[in-house]
Amino acid sequence: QDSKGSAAHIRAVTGAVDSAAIVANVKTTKDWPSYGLDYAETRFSKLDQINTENVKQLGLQWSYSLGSERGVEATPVVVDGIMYVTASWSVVHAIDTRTGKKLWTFDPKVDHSKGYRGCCDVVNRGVALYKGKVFVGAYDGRLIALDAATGSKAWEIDTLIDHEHSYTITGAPRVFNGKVVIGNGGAEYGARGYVTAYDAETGKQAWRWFTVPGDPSKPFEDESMEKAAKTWDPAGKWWLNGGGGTAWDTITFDPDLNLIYVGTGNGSPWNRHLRSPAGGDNLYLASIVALNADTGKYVWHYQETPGDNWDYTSTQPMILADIAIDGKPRKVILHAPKNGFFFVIDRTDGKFISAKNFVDVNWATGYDSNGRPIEVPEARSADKSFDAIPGPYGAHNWHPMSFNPQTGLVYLPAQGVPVNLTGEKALTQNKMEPFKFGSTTGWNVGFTLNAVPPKNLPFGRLVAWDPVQQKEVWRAEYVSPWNGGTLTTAGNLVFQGTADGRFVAYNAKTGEKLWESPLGTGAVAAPATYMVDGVQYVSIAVGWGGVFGISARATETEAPGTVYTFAVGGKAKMPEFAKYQMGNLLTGIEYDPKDVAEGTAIYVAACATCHGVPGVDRGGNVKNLGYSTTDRIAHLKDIVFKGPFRDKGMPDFTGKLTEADVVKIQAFIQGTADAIRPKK
Ligand SMILES: O=C(O)c1cc(C(=O)O)c2c(n1)C(=O)C(=O)c1cc(C(=O)O)[nH]c1-2
Ligand SMILES: [Ca+2]
Repeated sequence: QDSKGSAAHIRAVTGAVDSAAIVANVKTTKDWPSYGLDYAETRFSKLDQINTENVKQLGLQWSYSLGSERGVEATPVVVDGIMYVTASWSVVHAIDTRTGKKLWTFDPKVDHSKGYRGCCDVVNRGVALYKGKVFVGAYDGRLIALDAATGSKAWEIDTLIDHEHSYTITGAPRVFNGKVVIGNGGAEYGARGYVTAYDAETGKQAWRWFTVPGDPSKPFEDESMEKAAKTWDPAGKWWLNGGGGTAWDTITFDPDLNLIYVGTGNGSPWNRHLRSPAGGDNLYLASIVALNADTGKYVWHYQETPGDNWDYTSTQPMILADIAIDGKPRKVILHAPKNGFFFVIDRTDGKFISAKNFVDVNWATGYDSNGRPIEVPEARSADKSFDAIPGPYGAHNWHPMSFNPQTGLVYLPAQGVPVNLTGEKALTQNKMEPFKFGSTTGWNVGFTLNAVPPKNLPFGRLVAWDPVQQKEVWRAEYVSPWNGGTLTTAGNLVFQGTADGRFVAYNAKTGEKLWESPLGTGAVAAPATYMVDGVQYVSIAVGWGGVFGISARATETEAPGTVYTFAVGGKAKMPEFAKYQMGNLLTGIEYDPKDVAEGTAIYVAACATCHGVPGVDRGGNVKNLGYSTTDRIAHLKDIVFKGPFRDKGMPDFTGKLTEADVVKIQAFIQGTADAIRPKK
């Protein structure tokens, strides 16, 4: 027998991973061979060696530094102790879990100065594994196949239809029956969503399906686009701005029905008055769409947020489950998209079964029996500002939920992040405009954010949800939004990393907290569990970030991206965590108070997406400028133009801002710091 961890061993165990093996693994769930464990993405492990009795004895087995400084969102994929996980900037790490040591790494060398081309941090949610190859979607839109044993490149293709629009890939590819499927992000920038399937062996394109119609003066790609175009108003010239609907995260597969399910994203721009002035559902935004897995042909859709107006993506991870509804067994999709409602949909035909809000919401009062939301008219006001609840961060974002058939409960990271939306009067295409949020780096959403301070309060909680009764069974409250994805097991456990830097295990039935370990920094990714040589392990990749974590944090310490692996009786020592150096509130920058107002407008257009509000936010994995040093802010133009932080993802603002603009930004930063400083 080949020694474990050798190239021959890796070739043998990863070479055996195909669709049949991924399906067969469900019987034991000994391995974790794909993003959500199985094609149904239940994240329910049948392993019960770690259980409510011994979970208190969990200890660190090993930790592995990913060396990254930005968000880590990947769920590790593991077969016979060989782990593949990604860090920020789409860097892949292969780790031998028997030793906790590196096997190889692969850096796709994404141009860091283009980090601004994605809305929400330079993250990656992980790899797919198939017949000896590892697949990763690089942030710049390439799909790359690697030799699982060596990390050397087998093939690479550019998945982007054009490079003018800001497309990125953050999601994990999925592999079904020899095809790798991947979507992309970009609906904050003016992009048209699509998913593409490639031959896993060669990289040759098999099919592509667009999520929204293109320019109606050109032929429709297929019948589904022709049908969809009738639900858009051409007066909005939506195709110039892409239309949106980007499929940047969830894709699942039902091998028996031979359907793949794609969750589609928000409208581009968000504001429907600008995108489609006469209204309309704007298919297939914010929908679950079923496609034939062989051909990519549209089969059915269910739209969760008709005529999306609030960045209510339906890209949140879905789970396929077989449950009894009214006493009858049903094949369903469980889904908790950004819009705050928990959906149960029949996955054979897309028929609506039920929807119930899992947090407080103010944009709709519920869903009628046809599956249409009963909207609150103020939520779409063209004239008045609206505190959307949920806001654009969503009541649930990409953080995976899990479903435990033994308890019948879904474990859902729910949250509220207050954002106020004020509609813009006219749409300008990709142009820097004062006060237009992120416009200097290409954001184009048709709303001004937080021009009026929101009145609702932030929260984060783990919700155990009964999808049959459509009700909450228990919850755990956290100090912050943006907590990690969940894992549930036959040991009657739920595991979750938290924004405040802990790894927690709960009793899955009751919600009783049974164990926790510090993680050094906030955790956003979901854990995985697997068996190696007869022993069960739990691993979690940790690295604070994602869209909320760019500018905010909830820990006093920080740590580089790290994979932690725990086992009963594990005795390894935790790494030392560095204290987060926030700095003091800025002083000493001379400025003309008359510049503050204009500086605010420019800051909102150029800096706010990453740096947050000076002095108010505490800084996430990007520093808050209100707590920067006097020296640095005094020399701001040397940072803004061809500056030293381009390799960390900061854009070069040459040609986008002027030196006079920078003086006004300095005035705003110092002025804000002065305004919030406690009076002596
Ligand atoms: O519209 C899009 O294309 C798009 C893409 C992404 C992404 O690719 O990460 C996010 C979002 N939208 C988004 O709305 C969002 O809240 C979000 C959070 C995150 C993250 O990784 O933390 N990505 C994204
Ligand atoms: Ca979005």
